[in-house]
Amino acid sequence: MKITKICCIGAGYVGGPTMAVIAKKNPNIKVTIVDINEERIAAWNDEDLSKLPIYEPGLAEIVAETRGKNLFFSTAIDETIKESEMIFISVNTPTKTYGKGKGMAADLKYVELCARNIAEVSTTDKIVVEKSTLPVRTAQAIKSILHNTGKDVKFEILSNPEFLAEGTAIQDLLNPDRVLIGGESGDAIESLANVYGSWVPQERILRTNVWSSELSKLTANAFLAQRISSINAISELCEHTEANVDEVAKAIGMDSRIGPKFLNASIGFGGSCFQKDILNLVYIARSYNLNAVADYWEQVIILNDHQKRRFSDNLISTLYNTVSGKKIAMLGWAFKKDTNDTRESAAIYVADHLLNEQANIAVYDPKVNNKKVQADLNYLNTRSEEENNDLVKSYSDPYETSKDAHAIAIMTEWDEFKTYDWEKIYNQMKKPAFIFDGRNILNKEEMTKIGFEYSSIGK
Ligand SMILES: NC(=O)C1=CN([C@@H]2O[C@H](COP(=O)(O)OP(=O)(O)OC[C@H]3O[C@@H](n4cnc5c(N)ncnc54)[C@H](O)[C@@H]3O)[C@@H](O)[C@H]2O)C=CC1
Ligand SMILES: O=C(O)[C@H]1O[C@H](OP(=O)(O)OP(=O)(O)OC[C@H]2O[C@@H](n3ccc(=O)[nH]c3=O)[C@H](O)[C@@H]2O)[C@H](O)[C@@H](O)[C@@H]1O
Repeated sequence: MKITKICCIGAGYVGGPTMAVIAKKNPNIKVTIVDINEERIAAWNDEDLSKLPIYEPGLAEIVAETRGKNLFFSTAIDETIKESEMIFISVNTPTKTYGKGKGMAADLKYVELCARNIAEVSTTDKIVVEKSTLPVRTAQAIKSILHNTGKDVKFEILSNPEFLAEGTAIQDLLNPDRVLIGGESGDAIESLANVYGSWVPQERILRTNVWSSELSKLTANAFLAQRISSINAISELCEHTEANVDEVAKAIGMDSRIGPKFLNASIGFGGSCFQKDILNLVYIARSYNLNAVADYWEQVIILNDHQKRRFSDNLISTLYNTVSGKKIAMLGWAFKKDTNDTRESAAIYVADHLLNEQANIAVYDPKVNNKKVQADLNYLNTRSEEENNDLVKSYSDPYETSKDAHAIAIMTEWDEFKTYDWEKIYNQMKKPAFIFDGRNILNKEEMTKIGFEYSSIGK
């Protein structure tokens, strides 16, 4: 099928950047991203590019280049589905918070709603592309909805999981390690391969069956998260043995079979997907009674929770076993640098632990505002909104944030943190002045020379 119009349902962290790049590289295809969230669509259409709902380096430039030419953001979902030959489903698939599989399985209600919407309004044949991360065999459910419309409309279903990482999304999309397309119909697969083929070399476009494609996405995230939990497990051992986790990571990473990437010990991984996708994998394995498999992957999450908890425990015990009434400055709230996304950020959980101990928290993040910080804490339902509001304050200046603080906790590896005048920060803190570097970004010798009591992960 020749593709002239693409519809993407879901204008989020994946839909937005992915479609912007598809539009840039395919000027002859009209790409429309639709969403039920009117506020989000309005932000995507804002004249002022700094108001785009997603911060991602390089994204605003591409939106500026394509928006209004062949890239459109709209709430007209039905009309856009109707006119398009290819429809991407890129809606959220969070962990279920109710019913069977609560806390483990992926909640597929948004995906199912999309499938029903497509089934209802389509009057011509469509290729439906699963872009959201979905449990293996979800395409079966989508197929069943789309193939039982009683209409004379043909639907082909493809799985095309996305591997971009936030903060580097545009680079990842422009130069992907691979594009994965799972499907049954050769024609449909080639239609999608052609869209990517305008910039991705053919040898990097991998064709598989639908089930391998769905499962590869969960597996890739599980392997990546497993590496972080593995190095974080070693970081704790380092702290007891005078080994240095950075040296260990370098030494093992030089083994070409292991490789150097994704071996940064940290406060624990965050983000909207690693935990959700592993829990989903564990749930699927258990549903097939594969308990050894499920236990194996579950340990990645258990270790990650342990890593976050031990960071806050260490901070509390170092501050003489109490943080009650003490100002703790948190630098960074996003789950990683170069994004405004805070979903599952380790900072939220560390703050929550410290608030249970009655700490006063001051937050500075270059891209996250107070409204978001409060919403993240309120979502946990640990204490009242008033208490969160009283105990947690956000600042727009790192020096204000750390003034009179007993300790600084570095939660996100923003580059700008390395460039601060740390002597100035030290001079205005309570003494002894502690730094807990949850990202290992500062230089221990320099910090100690200034006078800080500096501790990091795995050293
Ligand atoms: N965030 C990331 O870096 C990555 C996410 N993924 C996967 O991509 C999917 C989307 O993730 P994000 O973009 O982060 O989510 P998101 O939450 O940022 O965006 C999803 C959007 O879908 C919209 N939506 C939900 N139901 C809808 C419906 N019925 N009709 C129209 N719009 C609807 C929501 O309003 C929201 O704006 C998830 O399955 C996720 O696991 C995959 C790779 C990377
Ligand atoms: O499915 C998804 O959502 C995406 O999940 C991750 O991407 P993302 O979560 O955006 O960012 P990562 O760079 O993977 O970082 C995840 C978390 O791990 C942490 N991390 C990462 C690397 C590392 O060495 N150490 C470490 O603690 C980061 O700080 C962050 O909190 C994957 O890297 C993407 O390939 C995938 O598409």
